[in-house]
Amino acid sequence: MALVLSGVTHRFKEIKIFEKLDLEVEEGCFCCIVGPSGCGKSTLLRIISGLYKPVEGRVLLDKAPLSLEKGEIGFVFQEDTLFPWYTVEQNIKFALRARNIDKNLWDRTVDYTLQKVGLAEYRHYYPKQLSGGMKQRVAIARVLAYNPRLLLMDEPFASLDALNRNRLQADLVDLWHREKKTVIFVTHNIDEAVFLAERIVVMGSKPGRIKQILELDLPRPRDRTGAEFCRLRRRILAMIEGAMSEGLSE
Ligand SMILES: Nc1ncnc2c1ncn2[C@@H]1O[C@H](COP(=O)(O)OP(=O)(O)OP(=O)(O)O)[C@@H](O)[C@H]1O
Repeated sequence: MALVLSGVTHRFKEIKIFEKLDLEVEEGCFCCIVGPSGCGKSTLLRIISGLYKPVEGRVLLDKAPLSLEKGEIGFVFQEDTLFPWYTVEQNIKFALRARNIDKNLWDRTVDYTLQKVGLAEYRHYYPKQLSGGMKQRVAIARVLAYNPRLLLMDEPFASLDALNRNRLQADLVDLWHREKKTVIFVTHNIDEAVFLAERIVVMGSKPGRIKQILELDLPRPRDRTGAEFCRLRRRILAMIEGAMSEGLSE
């Protein structure tokens, strides 16, 4: 078992977000988290990453506490987090320096990771010279550069147009197949979750409740127009709508 959350309770002041939440994700799993707005998806990622410390409970990776500093976790956010005054290469090297990676490996690592995300020719570009999709590719390259075991992604493609988003989703699946990393991916987009995930965690509208966990057995590459794909999408949508109306009636 790669990632284990046990009995996680979290509050913002007096507002309880999670109460004794348990979740287990196996090594190498692509796990998407979906649910109504405000149910706690981003908070959950921040707890896993260690950015938020839960009031109670534990987050363990292979039975040991997780560490941001050790470079075990790569976090890709929705918004552009590249330093605008650095080139693509310098952005990646900044991350390598922050994690104390041997300087002799930097150039090779930049080459290798930019190739992985299809941006080898853009090494000396500044973020303002790149499209939104390219910037998110650099953000992914930047975390892959230090080889984290766990990749946390908080709606990384939400601001992209549909075509770009679909392309990045397909590329991310290829990358995940090659890299065999554990991925926890938060999204509002059910189509995206069904396209990407091996497992989908559907959260309820009352913060902190897992409504259902679905294991997906769809062949890849996934056909968004296929009957099983559409059935799953409808099923998850119905669950989230149900969770929202439960939330309204509480
Ligand atoms: N720093 C904070 N301080 C106080 N309350 C917060 C903070 N961050 C989040 N919350 C509250 O915690 C709850 C969960 O927020 P969170 O952002 O995790 O939800 P989400 O499911 O990711 O939402 P969305 O899908 O809209 O992005 C919300 O009620 C939110 O108002």
